[in-house]
Amino acid sequence: MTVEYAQRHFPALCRPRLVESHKGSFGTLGVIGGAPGMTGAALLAARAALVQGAGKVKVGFVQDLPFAVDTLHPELMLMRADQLLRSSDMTVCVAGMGMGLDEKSLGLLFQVFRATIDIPLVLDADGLTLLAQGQIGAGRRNRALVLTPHPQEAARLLDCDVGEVQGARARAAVAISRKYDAWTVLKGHKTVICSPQGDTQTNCTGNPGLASGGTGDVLAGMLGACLAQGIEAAQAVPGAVWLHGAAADLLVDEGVGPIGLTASEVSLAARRVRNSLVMTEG
Ligand SMILES: NC(=O)C1=CN([C@@H]2O[C@H](COP(=O)(O)OP(=O)(O)OC[C@H]3O[C@@H](n4cnc5c(N)ncnc54)[C@H](OP(=O)(O)O)[C@@H]3O)[C@@H](O)[C@H]2O)[C@@H](O)CC1
Ligand SMILES: Nc1ncnc2c1ncn2[C@@H]1O[C@H](COP(=O)(O)OP(=O)(O)O)[C@@H](O)[C@H]1O
Repeated sequence: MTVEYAQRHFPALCRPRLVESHKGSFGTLGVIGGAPGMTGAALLAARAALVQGAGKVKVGFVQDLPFAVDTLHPELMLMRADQLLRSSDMTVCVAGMGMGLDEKSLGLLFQVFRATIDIPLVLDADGLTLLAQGQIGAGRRNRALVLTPHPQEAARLLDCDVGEVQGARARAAVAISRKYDAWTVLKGHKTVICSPQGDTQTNCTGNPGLASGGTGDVLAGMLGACLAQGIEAAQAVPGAVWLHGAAADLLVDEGVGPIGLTASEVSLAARRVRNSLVMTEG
C-alpha cells in the first residue's frame, strides 16, 4: 500500500474537509439488512460507514428493533427497514447484508429499488442472491448501482458455476456489469472492479486475513460512506476497495492478523488509512 498510489488514483478520497463543512455535507446513508440471526451484518456495515466519514447513518433492520440503541455506536439511528424506506432523507442506500431470502425480504428489495432510483445503491450479500432469482429487475436508474458479489454470488447472478467465475474473473465481472448496467466488485483475492461501461481494474491491496465473516459487510458500508461523501463512483468504488484491503494489510504489518483478524478491526484501520491519505494544500 502506498499513499502516493491512492493520492494519484483516488484524489477525491484524499481531500481535506472544508472548514465550513457540516454533517449534511457528508450525506445520510441508509443501511438495510439484518434479519433475525444476522443483526450483526447490518451493524457491521453501518459502523464501518460511520467511521469512514458518512455524515449520518441510519439502520433499517429486517425485523422488529433488536435493541433500542447500538451501545458501541449510539451515533447510529436504528429503525425497521420499512420505516427507513418511508423516510425521505437518504442520500445513499446500502442493502442486502443479512437481509434474508424469504418472501418478505424479496418484497423489501423491490421497495429498495423503487425508493432509490435517484440515489446511489450498493447491493450486497442476500440482496444479490435475491436479485439473481430474476423476479426483480434493476430497472432504469438515475444514479449508480454497485453490486458487490463474492464468487458464489457472482455465479448466481450469471446463472453459472463458481468455477467458471473464478476461471475468468474479469470476464465474469464484465458480464455482471453488462447484465445489470452496474458497477461490479467481484470480491476475493485480487478483487476485480468493472464499470457499467465494461472497463475493468484489479485491486492490489488485501490479504487472506480478510477471509473471515463480516469483512464484506464492512466493505459495503465503506462503499456507501464514500458515495455519501459525494465522491463519484469512478473513484469511490475502486477507492473503497483499495482502502479496505490497505486496512487489512496495515493490520497484518502490525501483527493483528492474518490469523484472527476481525471485520470490526478492518473498519477502524480503514479510518486510520483514510486519514493518512488526506492531502494538505501546498
Ligand atoms: N455477523 C453476521 O450477521 C454475518 C452475516 N452474514 C450474512 O450471511 C448471509 C449469507 O452469506 P454467505 O456469504 O455466508 O452465504 P452465501 O451467499 O450462500 O455464500 C456462501 C457460499 O459461497 C461460497 N463462497 C463464499 N466466498 C467464496 C469465495 N471467495 N470463493 C468461492 N466461493 C465462495 C462458499 O462455498 P464453499 O467454498 O463453502 O463451498 C459458501 O458455500 C449474508 O446475508 C451475509 O451478509 C455474513 O456476512 C457473515 C457475518
Ligand atoms: N484471500 C483473500 N485475499 C484478499 N481479500 C480477501 C480474501 N478473502 C476474502 N477477501 C475479501 O474479504 C471480503 C469478504 O467478503 P464476503 O465474502 O462478502 O464476506 P461476508 O459475507 O462474510 O462479509 C471481500 O472484500 C473479499 O475481497
